[in-house]
Formats: sequence, C-alpha cells, structure tokens
Amino acid sequence: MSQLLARATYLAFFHPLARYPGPWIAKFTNAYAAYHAWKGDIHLDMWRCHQRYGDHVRYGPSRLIFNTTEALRDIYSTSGNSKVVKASAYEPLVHRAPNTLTIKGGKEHARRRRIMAQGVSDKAQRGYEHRISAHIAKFCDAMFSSRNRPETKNSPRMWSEPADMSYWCYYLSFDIMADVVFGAHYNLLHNEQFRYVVDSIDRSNVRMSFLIQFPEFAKLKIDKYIFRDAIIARNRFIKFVTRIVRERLGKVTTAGPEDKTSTEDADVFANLVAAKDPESGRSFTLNEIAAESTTLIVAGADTSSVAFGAILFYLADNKEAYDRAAAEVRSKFRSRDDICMGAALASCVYLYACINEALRMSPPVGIALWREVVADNVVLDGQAITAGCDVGVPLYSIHHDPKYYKNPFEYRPERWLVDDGTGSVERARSAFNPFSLGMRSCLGKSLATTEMALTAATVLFTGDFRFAEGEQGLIGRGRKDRPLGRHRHNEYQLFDHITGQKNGPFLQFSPRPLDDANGN
Ligand code: HEM
Repeated sequence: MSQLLARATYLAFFHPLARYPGPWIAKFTNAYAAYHAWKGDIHLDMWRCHQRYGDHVRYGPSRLIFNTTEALRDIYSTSGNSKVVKASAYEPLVHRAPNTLTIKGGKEHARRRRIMAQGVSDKAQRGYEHRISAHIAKFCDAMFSSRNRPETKNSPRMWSEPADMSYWCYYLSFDIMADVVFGAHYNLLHNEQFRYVVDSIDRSNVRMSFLIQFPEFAKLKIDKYIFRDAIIARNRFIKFVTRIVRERLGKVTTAGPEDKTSTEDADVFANLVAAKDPESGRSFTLNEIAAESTTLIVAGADTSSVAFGAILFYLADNKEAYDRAAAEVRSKFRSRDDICMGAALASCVYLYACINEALRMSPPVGIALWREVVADNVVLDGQAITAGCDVGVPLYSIHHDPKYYKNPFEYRPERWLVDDGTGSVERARSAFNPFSLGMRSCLGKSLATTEMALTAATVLFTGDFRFAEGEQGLIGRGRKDRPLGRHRHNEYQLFDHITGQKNGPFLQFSPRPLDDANGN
C-alpha cells in the first residue's frame, strides 16, 4: 500500500510530465486512454482534451500529446531522428516478428522501407492501375445497375435500393489490396463467402487499440479473458491471410521468382521478390516478403475503405461541392473507360480538394501515433522531454484546430484552393497529415491517392448518388443528443480502433442517362 502511495505521489508531483495539465486519472494510469480506445472515441477525447487543457496535454503517466505544427515537424518529420522512435506500445501488433509498420526504427527499418518502397513505387503502380480500375468498375456495376426502382410513379429516374457504404467500400478496398499485393481474387464485391474477413479485421482491432493504449495491461497477458471474440476474429484473419500467402508462395516456387515482374500481371509480391536494397544489395527473404505483404493488406484495406466512405459521405452531404466535382469530372472524360491516372485526372483539382477535405474532416487514422523518446532532454515544440516518455500529435485534433483551419468543422474543399489573403492554404497544408509525416509516414500514400481519385472520379462519372431517405439516411452522422464530438450532424462519425470504424452512409445510386455518360 505504501509503495502504491509513493508511486502515486511520484506520478502526481515529481514525474517529469507532472507540470502538464490533463485528465486527472491519466496521471496515474493508461487505463484512461484504453477506456476511450475501447469505446472508439479516443480521437474525440484527445481533441476534447486539447480544447480544455491547451496545446500540451498529459494523456497518460508518461505520455504527452501536442497540438501544433511545430510538434508535428519535431516528432515525425525529422528524417531518421534517432532520438524519437516508434513506441514499444506497438508491440501488440507484432505477429511472430516485427515488420516495417511495427519495428521501432533505425537501420533495420530504413533497409526494409527502401525495399518496400520499390513494391509500391510510381513505376510499380502503373502495373497495378488497370486492376484497380477493374475493381472500381465492379463496384459501380454493383451500386448503379442492381435493384433499381423508380423515384416516383411519374419520374423516370431510377434509384437503387440503399446500400451500406461501410461494407461496400470495405469490399472494394479489400478486393483491390488482395489483387494488387498478391494477385488474389477473393471478389468480396460479388461473393459473400469471404466477406467475414473484413469483420474479423475490425473486431480484432478493438483489442489491439486497447492494448496499444495500455501496454502494462498487454504485458499481463490476461486480455484473452476479456477480448475472447477479438482473439477468435484475429485468428480467423490470420488463417485467411496465411492461405493467401501460401497460394502466392506456391506460384513463386512453381514459376520462378521473377515470373511476374514488369508484366501486366505484376503484383507487389512479385516486385518485392525482385527488389534489392540499393545500399546493401540485399533482398528480402521469402518469409520477410510474406510478412510484409500481409502488413500491406491490413494497413491498406481498412484505411482506404474509411477514406472512400468519407469521400462519398461528404459529397452526398454538400450539394455545391458535389455539383462542382461532378461537373469537373464529367467535362474531362468522354467515357468511363477513359478514366485513368494521367493529365486529365490530375487536372481535376476540385476533386482532389474534396478528397483532402474528407481526409481532414474524418481522417482514417485519427489519434496520436505514439513515438518514444529515447534520449534525455529532447526538445519537441519547445518542451524538453525525458527519455522513456511517449509523445504524439493527434491527427483529428490538429485537423480541427482553428489555428490552422477557419471553421474547422465545415466541409469546405475551397480551403485547399483559394487563399483568403492570410496564407490560409499554406497554413492548412502545414497541419494536414492524414498519412503522417517523415520516415514513418505511409508507404502506400501514392497508391491510396490513386485509389481514391479513381474511385471518386469513376463513381461521379457513372451517375449520381444521394443519402437514403428517412432514418437510414442518418446513419453515420452525429446527433445533437450525443456527447460532445458525436453531436455534429454534418460529420462522418468514426469509431477509432487503430483505424476508424464506421457505420453507413447508406446511399442510393442512379446511373446517368447513357448519352450523358458517353459524352454525347
Ligand atoms: C487512405 C488510406 C491510408 C491512410 C489514411 C494511411 C495512413 C497511414 C498512417 C497515418 C501511417 C503511420 C502509422 C503509424 O505511424 O503508426 C501509415 C503507415 C503505413 N501505411 Fe498507410 N494509409 C493508407 C493506405 C495505405 C496503403 C494502401 C498501404 C499499402 C499499400 C499502406 C501501407 C502503410 C505502411 C507499410 C505503413 C508503415 C510505414 C512505416 O512505418 O515505415 N497504407 N499509413
């Protein structure tokens, strides 16, 4: 008891972070953060804490969150900064051995990243693009052509039955990732057999996010009694992905390691087999490739699905932005088959602004990405931080800070295009980091951007969409009677469990008249 009291006194008054304000209970235990991670509102809670306590908040006994661009730069974008590494808190994500996403840092991370980058480079991506487009076309076919019904008895326009984007966007992003990474065709968009896998990822992530926030608890190894469902879900996912990897490995051994590179069939796996670290000349072993490719599926599928959902939600909710983005896309292409990466799509600047604004409003990864300080007196945003502390900048929070975004809870794509005379566009860019920054930023950023732009353009070109009528159309929104942060009607609400989980939106689709869609 006296030991406990001594520890509490130390944490409250003598710990190096004792001078920072924050939730009272967070001084003593990470259970505070873990509770919010379990509830799925940790991104909102971090934002609420910054509202209440200021730019520097103690969010755990040894954890500090920051809400400034200076901190963003100091913590994340000092390339190769050896004094701030990925936090040990990521350990629950490690399956067998650390991979590029979970490894702490240093030379081994840099080596892996150099090789991984070749699997998702712009050059490699050109080989994947036609496959991404094929899945998007399937998505559009499923949304636009099935189950149509007339708007009213007298109206010729047909609208589909409402479809829940939280699932359909996941099926799309999973099909893309399985194909791009492994050349595998699980066809979740058309076939129910493997759809359980997206639920498995979501369920498993609830436990993971709890453990990342509560590393002491993770070490006790008693989570298996509390998160039994999540563990079953994780095992199901691992079994599924082991099967994909085994099938893909089989192709390498039967056809030779370089069977697919530089061909139309190239996938990330084949490109990684061929890739060599430009510094050491070493390649990945097949086991390393298997582990890294699996990470890509997990890192790429649920994040992208949230992004697709958010883009569609905000366009459906903002008629002016919708009309402008649709007019832009429809004026640049003559047919749906013409939509590809290139000058025409790159010139859709308003569409890209809509995508950025969706990622700002509802970032798929919304919380502080913990980094561990491994030397004493490392100065971050003017604060001298001691070794052993975890630090981070919550993405959702800084994306909604009025210092950087005027009316931060308004969806306004124009903020990325038109300066208000005070440097507003530059300010907005300086705080925008949906893919994080620096050496540990997202390796799939370019691929994800390609997916988002192609999906948004193809859907807008093919036809129109709108929220379902009645109660169903409200799913995914905030509501006035809910707690602070969950109350905004115009915000796509996410439930943060490592990445944001979502409900809805329920949308209806209607194809454009054929002449219009063919540019006649
Ligand atoms: C809109 C979609 C995406 C978003 C918002 C996103 C966001 C992020 C963020 C915030 C991180 C940093 C995580 C951390 O520090 O803990 C990250 C890392 C990573 N992402 Fe993504 N991601 C997206 C799509 C993808 C895709 C499609 C891939 C795969 C092709 C991918 C692969 C990775 C990898 C491998 C890392 C680890 C990089 C490292 O630590 O060196 N991501 N992503």
